[in-house]
Amino acid sequence: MISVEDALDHLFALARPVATELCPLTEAAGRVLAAPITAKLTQPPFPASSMDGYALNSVEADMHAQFVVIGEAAAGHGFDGRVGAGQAVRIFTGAPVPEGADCVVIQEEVERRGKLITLLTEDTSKSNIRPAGQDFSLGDQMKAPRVLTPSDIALAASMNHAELCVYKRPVVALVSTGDELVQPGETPADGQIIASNTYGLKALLEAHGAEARILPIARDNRSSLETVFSLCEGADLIVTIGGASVGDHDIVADVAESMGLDQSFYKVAMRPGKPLMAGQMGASVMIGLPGNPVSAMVCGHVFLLPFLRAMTGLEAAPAERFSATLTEPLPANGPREHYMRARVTKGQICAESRQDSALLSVLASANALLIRPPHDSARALGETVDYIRL
Ligand SMILES: Nc1nc2c(c(=O)[nH]1)N[C@H]1C(S)=C(S)[C@@H](COP(=O)(O)OP(=O)(O)OC[C@H]3O[C@@H](n4cnc5c(N)ncnc54)[C@H](O)[C@@H]3O)O[C@H]1N2
Ligand code: MOO
Repeated sequence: MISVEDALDHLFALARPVATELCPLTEAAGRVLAAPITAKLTQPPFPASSMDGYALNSVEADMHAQFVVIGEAAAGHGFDGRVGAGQAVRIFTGAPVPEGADCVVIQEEVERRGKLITLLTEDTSKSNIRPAGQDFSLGDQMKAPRVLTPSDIALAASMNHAELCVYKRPVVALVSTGDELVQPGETPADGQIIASNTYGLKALLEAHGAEARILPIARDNRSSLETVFSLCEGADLIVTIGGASVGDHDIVADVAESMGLDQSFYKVAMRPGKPLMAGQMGASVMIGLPGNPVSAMVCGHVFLLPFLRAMTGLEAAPAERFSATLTEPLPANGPREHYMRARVTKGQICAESRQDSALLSVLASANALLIRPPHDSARALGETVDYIRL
């Protein structure tokens, strides 16, 4: 058995970035930017007023000074002239500041009669002018790779890009294995249960940028599994679920190897998730998850999401860890790294009382996986522990 850290390193060694494609800005949120983008213009392109008011020269801005209004500058329609001594231009937010003016006095601090304004302030310490290039300049870059946030999309639009070069969504084939499984919505016969793992994993992977396909359930015999594996052709990642342990019907590793799997590891010192395996299988990477529903989902968070990130050029790093203080003591941990279903609220964390790896109801009520290192000693109330978010 290898450690979680070593297993992740093996996985990252298998990760090859997927191809890139051009994506319209309207579809790009959440995608991974593959190449830096360069501003095609300067923003703002001209000194612009940040307020509605009057543009004038600040050296003349004495209390009760008077100015003649000689024209108007609105957003999209500048004033075509120069502001001279004793003159002001009516100006609106976003408008180019005319030549000769170096401040905008807001209209609330001005009294206007016809073409004449009188200042009710002499404070021009705030110019109310946004200098050209205050936001960014022609040639400035947005770095890649990055997961494009709504703010990034707004910035890319402002830099005048209508489409962006992003990594393709990695295609993941999800294969349930087992004679006992039927799809949700079907009527299970005696001894059968519903295949839940593929659905939870599809939701998890697609929320993080993959395109996940649920394949037909492979039955516990070679030919069925071979058939379903052959349907995975073209996937960047094949994820099998179940049939990974030591029982007579756990044939996934055997069949995968006979179909070309070059196994890079099998069995990880973690709980749940021990019988995890992975390797290269033709042009795809294959990751075999344990069948217990919570084990499969925990492995999804601990291994599949970091692997997905690495496949889209992002940093090859474990799931982000946070820390919180215990509201209840914990017994000593055994030799496997334990990912305990837990609830965290306002920096305080409590492990669920039931930790069986078949309990999806417990997983669904948890919002964190509390991480116990191998052989961690007993922990008292108030001690700090690490967790990852669910
Ligand atoms: N003698 C030993 N027995 C077991 C060991 C061991 O070390 N020695 N390991 C245990 C551990 S830990 C795990 S985890 C499980 C994993 O076994 P498999 O990966 O072979 O999974 P299955 O036996 O196929 O299924 C386990 C369990 O999960 C249910 N299942 C399977 N697929 C799905 C699915 N898609 N959706 C919902 N539920 C699923 C299946 O019906 C079983 O109940 O092995 C232990 N045994
Ligand atoms: O390691 Mo298993 O995944 O405990 O249920």
